[in-house]
Amino acid sequence: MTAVLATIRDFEAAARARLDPAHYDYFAGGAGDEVTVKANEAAFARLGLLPRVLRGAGTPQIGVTLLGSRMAMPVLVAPTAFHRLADPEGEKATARAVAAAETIMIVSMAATVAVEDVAAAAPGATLWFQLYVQPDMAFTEAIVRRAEKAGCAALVVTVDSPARGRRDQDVRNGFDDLPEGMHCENLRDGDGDHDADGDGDRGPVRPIVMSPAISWEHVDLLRRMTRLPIVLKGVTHPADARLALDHGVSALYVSNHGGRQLDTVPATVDLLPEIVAAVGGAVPVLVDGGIRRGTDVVKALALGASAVAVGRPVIWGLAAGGECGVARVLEMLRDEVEHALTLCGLASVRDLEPGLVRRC
Ligand SMILES: Cc1cc2nc3c(=O)[nH]c(=O)nc-3n(C[C@H](O)[C@H](O)[C@H](O)COP(=O)(O)O)c2cc1C
Ligand SMILES: CCCCC(=O)C(=O)O
Repeated sequence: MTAVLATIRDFEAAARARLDPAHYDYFAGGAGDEVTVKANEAAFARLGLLPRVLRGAGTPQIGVTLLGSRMAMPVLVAPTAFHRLADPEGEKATARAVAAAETIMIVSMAATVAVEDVAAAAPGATLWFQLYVQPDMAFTEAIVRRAEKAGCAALVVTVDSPARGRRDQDVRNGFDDLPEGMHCENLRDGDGDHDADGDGDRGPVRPIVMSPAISWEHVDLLRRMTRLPIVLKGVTHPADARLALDHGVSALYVSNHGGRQLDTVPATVDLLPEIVAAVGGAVPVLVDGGIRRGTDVVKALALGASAVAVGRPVIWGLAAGGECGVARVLEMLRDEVEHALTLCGLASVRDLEPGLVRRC
């Protein structure tokens, strides 16, 4: 009898058994000694939840609206690259599961399916688009226009990558490129109206540039370039949170890139309260990194996040069971959030507050 996959950790084990070991290492791994990778999860374990009793709260409400996008639960799918390494349908499968879960998928700029094709595969899905600003601003603008045209409802600008993180396991495995026939489809030259003449030639793919020259000026340029709300992803310093507000961003996204960029950045849940204080309610604050359980979601929201995002759990779902696997992972998280809130004695995610969390 095949064992039932009951938790995200079960899905990780199932994914590991199915994936090429070098691809598993790419998905699971982090930068340097993986201090930050470990810290993200460990920090949640160090936080306790202190429930209230006898509140007669009933079944809790867990839906939220974020930048005009309604979600059935306060959990987004973080942008992650290369989904076709996990499943032949790649980002299309992920988007279909996201549509069924009524949440938001942040499509990576490094997706292996073009954003137009992801949108077409899952018409009901709410998509946001993740961007690494390319120094060639005309090319950056072409990508932004493609995301807008595909119907993406927000632009998530990743700012923790002035250089690519060094992942030792990828070096050992010699993993530095996608296999034959797989490409970053959002990096093709042109307007995304690829293969207009039907000859199968969709134009050259440019390499992703992670440039240390990107600055606040580029955020200003983007702000003028698009009417989409801009979410700044990868903010960890409270001073940068305040600067971001001066530059007109619509939301902040606290992230250390799942420990894949600068190693030894502290756990995101430990950084969250200071960022929330710096923002002072001006814009929503999102957070990701190490969220594996409904109780982790509840802790992050209690500490002031408007919603959280999950990266690797979605990859594990995809690798273990394609669209159904992602759907199951999202459903498990939804159930766990609802269950944790019920056990906390709360009627709604809106009732979460810092007094519920104790450092153990
Ligand atoms: C395999 C993988 C690929 C990723 N690719 C991207 C990406 O293309 N763009 C981006 O902004 N973040 C990327 N990230 C970071 C995630 O968006 C997110 O910050 C991180 O995975 C959260 O941590 P978690 O995996 O513990 O949930 C990637 C993460 C992983 C694990
Ligand atoms: C060039 C793609 C970058 C993907 C990424 O951000 C990651 O692997 O963490």
